[in-house]
Amino acid sequence: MPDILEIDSVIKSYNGKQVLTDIYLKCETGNIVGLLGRNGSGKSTLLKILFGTVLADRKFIKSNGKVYNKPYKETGLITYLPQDNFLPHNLKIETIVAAYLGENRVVSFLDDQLLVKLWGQKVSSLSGGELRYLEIKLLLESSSKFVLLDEPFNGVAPVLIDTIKDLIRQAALTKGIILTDHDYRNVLDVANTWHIVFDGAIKQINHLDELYRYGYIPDL
Ligand SMILES: Nc1ncnc2c1ncn2[C@@H]1O[C@H](COP(=O)(O)OP(=O)(O)OP(=O)(O)O)[C@@H](O)[C@H]1O
Repeated sequence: MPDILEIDSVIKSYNGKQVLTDIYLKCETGNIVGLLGRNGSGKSTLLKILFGTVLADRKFIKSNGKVYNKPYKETGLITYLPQDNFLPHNLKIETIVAAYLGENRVVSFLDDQLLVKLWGQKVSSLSGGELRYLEIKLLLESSSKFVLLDEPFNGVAPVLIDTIKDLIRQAALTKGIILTDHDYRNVLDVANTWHIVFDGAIKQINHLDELYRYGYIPDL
């Protein structure tokens, strides 16, 4: 039986202006849910509400039928990659891997061709793409059942995007993943279901031309 994460009846306003008006989104372990939408449509806000670090005017977050007000406080339930980098800059990669995943997982990171070259360096010396890769790998290897990824492909070279997509697919064998990124072709490629945030609501996307009709991509 898959584990289920659901967010329902979300209303969110900033300074009296409603950004999200009617949201329902479901993710099961084994699924990769792709979330698209124009700049400012509310994708990051939705992920932060789902993680529990941004308050909504109204929301219901449930996992396997149980309601959670602050999902991030529940060990092993959910983790979140924010748009901005989140790792402490003054620590070495080895220290960070041990802190996030435990000492016994450090060895498994030494199989990683990219990270093994950078081992021993501090986070501050990594390039933007290398740092993004490390962050994504840490979250996907965590024990959380659900992983939210906000712009995982931003600033990452195409060859590394392919590696990240493989990591996401591998993680989705046991986890549920929700990701958003403006690199929509890679989102469409890696996700099993596609959605767009439009006018404060979520619409399922079945065909590429719907992205044009919702004004997300220019004419094909
Ligand atoms: N802390 C805040 N205070 C006030 N308004 C905010 C705040 N955070 C977001 N907003 C507004 O809410 C709307 C949705 O923002 P959000 O960052 O969720 O959009 P997004 O779809 O992730 O955009 P992008 O694709 O550009 O990252 C925007 O109009 C934004 O200006």
